[in-house]
Amino acid sequence: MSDAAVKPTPVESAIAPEVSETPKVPAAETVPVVEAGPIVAEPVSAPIATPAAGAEEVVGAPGNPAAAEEEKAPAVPELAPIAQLWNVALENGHPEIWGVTLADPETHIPTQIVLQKYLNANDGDIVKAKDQLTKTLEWRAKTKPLELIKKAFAKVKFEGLGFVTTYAGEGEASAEPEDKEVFTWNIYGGVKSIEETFGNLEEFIEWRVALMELALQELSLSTATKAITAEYDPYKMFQVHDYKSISFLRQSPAVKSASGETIKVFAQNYPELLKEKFFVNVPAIMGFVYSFMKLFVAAKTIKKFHPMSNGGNLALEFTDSNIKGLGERLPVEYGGKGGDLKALGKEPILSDGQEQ
Ligand code: HEM
Repeated sequence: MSDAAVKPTPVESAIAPEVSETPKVPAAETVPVVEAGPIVAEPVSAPIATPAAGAEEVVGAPGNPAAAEEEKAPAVPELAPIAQLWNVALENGHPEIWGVTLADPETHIPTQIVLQKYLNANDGDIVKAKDQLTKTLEWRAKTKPLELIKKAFAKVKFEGLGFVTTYAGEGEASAEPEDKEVFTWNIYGGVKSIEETFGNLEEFIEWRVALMELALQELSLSTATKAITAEYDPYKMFQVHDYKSISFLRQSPAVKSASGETIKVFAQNYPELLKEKFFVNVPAIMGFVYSFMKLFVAAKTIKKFHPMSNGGNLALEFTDSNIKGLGERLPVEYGGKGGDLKALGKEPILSDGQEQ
């Protein structure tokens, strides 16, 4: 964190994070390389078929052929966690997550990545991972996030509030995930009318989801080539919230419900996609908002948060990036020498009229 960072009061978390994380992985640090290859099933931990209660007394008992037979019956091996998650997806029937058309993770790396993220988000707890995956599949079937990328949102409500930028290593195109960084930018300081932007919660969430799906297109998990593990996952993005020019000191109910709902929807449906999150141009006087917001976010996600009072220091945060000169390539107002977000970034589709 830079010197200009606002020192917030630590607060215990209450609900799930927007994008939960793998606790053992220090984000944005060098991580060991895992070669792409077929997914190896975890060693069989326990057979599904366990002897019936009291079986011990009879198994192998002389003159009990049925018991002897039972003893010889091969145990049914428990499926590896990823295979179990794949079965959940098959049973559910919804065919895609984050632009990845799901296929057998044994041979399809993009699906392995998606499913492993659900496992990682739940610290390997397969029951919780299955539940979260099911809820995501149901949510995607209902919300159709890929359709939202094609939807036009009203300029007057959303123009200039959200961008996606991608930075790849210069020179030869590299397929290494470490040679690409994707940023989503939320310029909430640019909101002209709180009521216009946040007043219709469903519409705001749709726009926010469209922005996230644009970022996922840039991350391009569908063409990913490296399997991930609990410790290694380079397929994550940076997020920036810019609160420049915020002129309202109290959070309105519309902002509270929009941010609360976004945090909930994202925690459920976009796990393990956040590398680091920067809150820039946070006026010192707004430190209390940070403390308040953290009440809704899991402690392990808060570790990835960096509040900064001066947005111009953002570029300094990327000096050790794998991508040379990443900080310099950011827009000037964030301390770089690059063009502004309007020129370089992608926005959800906007239209002059009401949304269509
Ligand atoms: C009144 C102006 C503000 C607006 C309109 C606003 C808007 C939002 C929204 C819509 C979210 C949902 C998450 C997302 O979109 O990614 C959010 C989350 C958040 N905001 Fe703000 N916010 C405001 C002020 C602040 C300030 C001053 C801070 C202090 C740093 C802050 C800190 C946070 C935090 C910590 C989260 C949780 C982020 C997460 O879970 O990823 N907000 N805000």
